[in-house]
Amino acid sequence: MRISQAFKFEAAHRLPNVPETHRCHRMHGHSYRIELVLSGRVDPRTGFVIDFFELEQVLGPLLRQLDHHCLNDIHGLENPTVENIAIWIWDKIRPRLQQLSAVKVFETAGCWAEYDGDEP
Ligand SMILES: Nc1nc2c(c(=O)[nH]1)N=C([C@H](O)[C@H](O)COP(=O)(O)OP(=O)(O)OP(=O)(O)O)CN2
Ligand SMILES: [Zn+2]
Repeated sequence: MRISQAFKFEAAHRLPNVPETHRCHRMHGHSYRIELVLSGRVDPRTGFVIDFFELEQVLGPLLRQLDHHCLNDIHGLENPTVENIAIWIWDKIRPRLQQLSAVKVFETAGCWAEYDGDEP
């Protein structure tokens, strides 16, 4: 069984490694959406793979770190592409969420990265 929970945050960023002519080189903002995907067996007593409230507790501190901040100022997010944000979130929460199977980060409705721990 796979379950997902979505979260939102607002943040500013710029991409330091694209050419100066690239519009994302300049500071701008996005309404980001995060989706956490969890895989596991349904507990026969609770009926849950994992309680959504538990996910909120695990992700909450990270959301507070991200929301209404400049992502470039956050340690590990100096180049805040959706790919790097997804890896950053995965690395921070996977040790506490063994059932985590993917982290999706949407920058816009049509652009997102999905990370499942497949890179070193
Ligand atoms: N592979 C990636 N490519 C790009 C990323 C990224 O994280 N990974 N990021 C960007 C920029 O952040 C850029 O701001 C994205 O802009 P855009 O998709 O155009 O979205 P906007 O909302 O800013 O523009 P609209 O035209 O209003 O949709 C670029 N590439
Ligand atoms: Zn951007």
